Amino acid sequence: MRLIIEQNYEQLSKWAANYVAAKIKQANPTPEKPFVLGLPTGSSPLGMYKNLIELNKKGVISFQNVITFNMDEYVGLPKDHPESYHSFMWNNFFSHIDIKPENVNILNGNAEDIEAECAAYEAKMKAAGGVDLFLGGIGPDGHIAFNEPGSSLASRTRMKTLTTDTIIANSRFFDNDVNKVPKTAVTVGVGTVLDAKEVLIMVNGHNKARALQQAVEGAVNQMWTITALQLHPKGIIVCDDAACAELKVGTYNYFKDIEKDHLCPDSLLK
Ligand SMILES: N[C@@H]1[C@@H](O)[C@H](O)[C@@H](COP(=O)(O)O)O[C@@H]1O
Repeated sequence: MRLIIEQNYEQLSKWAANYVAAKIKQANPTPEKPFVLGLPTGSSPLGMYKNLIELNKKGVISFQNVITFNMDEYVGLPKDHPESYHSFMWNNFFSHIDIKPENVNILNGNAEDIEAECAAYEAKMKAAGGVDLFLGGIGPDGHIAFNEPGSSLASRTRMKTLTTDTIIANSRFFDNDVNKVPKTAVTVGVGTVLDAKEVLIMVNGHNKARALQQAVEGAVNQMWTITALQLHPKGIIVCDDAACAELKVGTYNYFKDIEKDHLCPDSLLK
């Protein structure tokens, strides 16, 4: 696994956006062979989305031949609720880029048959040729998408009950009222994410330091679902200095050292 340590959130966001843009450019996607991108919500990817919008506006990259699959969605929240992940994605990203609306895929948390919705989502990903690059963030407890502690590391898209920790963390988007936060969500599984050809996870801030420590130095286990990234041949974490507070000095120095000669992804964009 690669661990890219950037000084701050701004630089982390730039690195991630440039990496995504470089990958799309390299793939040179066409309508017959589109690039398939897995996408997260949350505050972690916001800076990256802003940078990608800028790159799109400048004409550096296009999303015309990009198909997206979002990681998760609340169950029972109306699609047009300001805190639904549908709203989040359109407000913060899709409305500002040249993506075709028919190429956007987000789980329907209001489907009558949730099980069928999840199975169809997995089938659609497969039919699209699989996900080329899955992007993600993590919760302070190390969850990826909504794969809460204890989720099977082989899990597929399904409904999950949120933990009290996640409900409290996400209540900041619901007037700080835990009662307004949906208790369940539909989410891709850990296995679904691991099936992607590449996975890139963004981790910033001191409150993610324990989760990052587990992800990098901990053993693979179902209580910190991000640790499953260790099983992926092409897993990358890009983090900021604040998130490294719990890493051993030796681990920090090692990754700093081995990454210093790597090409920055922005050089691939020129
Ligand atoms: N389902 C989402 C995750 O995909 C996200 O990674 C996490 C962290 O969010 P933030 O980036 O706001 O810290 O929040 C939610 O639980």
